[in-house]
Amino acid sequence: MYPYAWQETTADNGHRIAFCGAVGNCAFFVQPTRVLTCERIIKLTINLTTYGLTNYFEDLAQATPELTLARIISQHRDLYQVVSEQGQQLAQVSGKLNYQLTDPTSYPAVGDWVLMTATSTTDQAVIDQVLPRQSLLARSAAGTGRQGQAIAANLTTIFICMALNGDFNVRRLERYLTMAWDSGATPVVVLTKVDLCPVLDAKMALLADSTMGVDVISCSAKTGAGFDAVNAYLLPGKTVAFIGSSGVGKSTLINHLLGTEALLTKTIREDDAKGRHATTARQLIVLPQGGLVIDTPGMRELQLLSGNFDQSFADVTALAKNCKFRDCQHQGEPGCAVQAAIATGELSADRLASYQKLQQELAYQGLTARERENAKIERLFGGKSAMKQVVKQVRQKNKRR
Ligand SMILES: Nc1nc2c(ncn2[C@@H]2O[C@H](COP(=O)(O)OP(=O)(O)OP(=O)(O)O)[C@@H](O)[C@H]2O)c(=O)[nH]1
Ligand SMILES: [Zn+2]
Repeated sequence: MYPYAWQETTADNGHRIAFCGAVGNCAFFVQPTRVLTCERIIKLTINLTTYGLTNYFEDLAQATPELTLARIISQHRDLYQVVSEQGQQLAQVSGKLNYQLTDPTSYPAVGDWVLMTATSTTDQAVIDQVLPRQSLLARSAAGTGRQGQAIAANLTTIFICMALNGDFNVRRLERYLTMAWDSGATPVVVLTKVDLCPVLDAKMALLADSTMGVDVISCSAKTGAGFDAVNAYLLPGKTVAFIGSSGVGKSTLINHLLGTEALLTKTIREDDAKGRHATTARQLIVLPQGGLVIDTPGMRELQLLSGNFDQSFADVTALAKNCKFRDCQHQGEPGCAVQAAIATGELSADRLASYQKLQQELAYQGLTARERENAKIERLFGGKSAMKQVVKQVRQKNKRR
């Protein structure tokens, strides 16, 4: 049971009643400070707005009243923990849905609203439908043979965290922004550890082009600066996520939002001791102020699966519209407006290189390992026979030595 899920009200007999959203169907008669006895167990209804339910999903669910609306709050492989009005329970995708879902990113993810066949909360439920998502953060699942993997669904805001010390890297930020814009959620850049940065203005200037149109917050866990600005996004019913490299301070921020340092870290330690069971790992966290945070293990380091360059590289894509050739690669073709902008200093060469690198990375996505290897050979040598030629020449050169 998690303290954040406790709700209290006054019973007819004047006793305080406390109930726990995480359990859902237990009620204890308590005095203001301590539990006296569990006099009876009653069926409670969970208010799903606490879990971010909006009219959009409510309306979608009403079209199929025979199924139960639920939100995925954690996932362990094919097993999901869901919350419905009846409480929490485990669920699995139905055989029919499993057959229908051909794209791996269509499988339910934490944050998804699903429709399931109603069962007692002590039984495992069956997920029949994943409701259309308002946003989806997906990553490439390299080496798994899968094209991608859904990480978190229905996020309103994605906080891209980058520390202002050694972690600071504009090119990496551009990668995260490209991915975040593509998800359908709105990215917000959070620059952490501002207490360790004596040159904030200079660092902000380096980010200016890449963060055009994006809110940027600088914060410090040491001084508390900037935390209120992050908090302002956590309105009731909004679901957010924090992404960024390891050690930038994501957990520190989430702990702060939870309002208690111990809560998150303690839970993680408890889970570790038990071997991290799916039922205990909290991945969708209800904050006291009403917002929700999704923090899944897969969220921490993300590989690009798809990108939206029109927003993350709006300057480059706007310039490219004026290139003479529609398929201009901006690599020295005549009439290239992008190269012209670099020549005048309007665009930095580093930013174009970052754009091209991300585009190349994406072009590889969806290819098999062999296709990817061939694409690389094509790019580096202009084809297999040309590569063989180069290899032959190198061998001969080495022999002569
Ligand atoms: N100086 C300073 N240190 C910070 C700040 N925020 C976090 N830290 C420290 O940075 C370290 C890493 O912070 P975490 O919150 O665990 O980082 P994380 O991003 O959650 O890391 P992962 O869990 O590995 O993804 C801890 O020792 C924090 O105390 C900050 O604003 N200033
Ligand atoms: Zn061009």
